[in-house]
Amino acid sequence: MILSPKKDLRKVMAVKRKQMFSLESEQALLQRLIQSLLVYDFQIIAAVWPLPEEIDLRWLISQLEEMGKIVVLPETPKKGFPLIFRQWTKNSKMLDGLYGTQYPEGRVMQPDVVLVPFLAFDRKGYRLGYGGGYYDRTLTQSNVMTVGYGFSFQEVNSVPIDEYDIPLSVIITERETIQVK
Ligand SMILES: Nc1nc2c(c(=O)[nH]1)N(C=O)[C@@H](CNc1ccc(C(=O)N[C@@H](CCC(=O)O)C(=O)O)cc1)CN2
Ligand SMILES: Nc1ncnc2c1ncn2[C@@H]1O[C@H](COP(=O)(O)OP(=O)(O)OP(=O)(O)O)[C@@H](O)[C@H]1O
Repeated sequence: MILSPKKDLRKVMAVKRKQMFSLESEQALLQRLIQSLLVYDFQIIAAVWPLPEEIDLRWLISQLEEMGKIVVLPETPKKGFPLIFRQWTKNSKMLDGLYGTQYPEGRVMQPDVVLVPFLAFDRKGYRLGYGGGYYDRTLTQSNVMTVGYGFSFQEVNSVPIDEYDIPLSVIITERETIQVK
């Protein structure tokens, strides 16, 4: 039975991520990510605290903070509202949010760049998330640069899209940096 193109692909890609996840690729990806972020010289960087089975950015988050960057992480509001980015420091208390997410107790800030997780991506810069619409709703509010990050095996020919989907600026995998625009 066909649920919907996005829901079907979500299921397939969640299984694929579980099967193909590798710590070596994760480490390679984190290295590429941190290098790119430092080259561009962003000051306020939005990352994410991992959910189970996701790429774990916590090493990168600590590194960036130690280097003097401001790291912010999303608080997930009720469906229909944009993400709220709050500053994280190594002493931050993490609070439980919706859908198993965690967010720091810090002050609210607007990032210069947003690291965006996905289940799948394509070369036009489109991504498939968990279906909350949170990133699209958040990113329509500003023209902030977006860096999608994930494994090369998460690439698909064409992500099913709707009119509200916003392409990422750049996608970084463990193998390459794809400049979308
Ligand atoms: N680590 C992390 N944090 C993140 C995201 C993310 O992808 N990863 N998000 C990225 O946007 C936002 C949270 N997005 C979410 C959106 C929907 C569901 C959700 O509806 N989960 C349901 C059903 C999933 C489904 O539709 O199949 C569930 O867990 O049962 C969870 C998180 C913000 N924080
Ligand atoms: N800019 C927007 N304004 C209003 N509703 C939106 C907007 N963007 C997305 N939505 C709504 O959010 C819902 C989920 O969108 P979609 O399936 O594309 O989520 P996603 O990008 O996979 O999730 P996420 O960004 O949370 O990882 C849709 O029902 C859609 O109507």
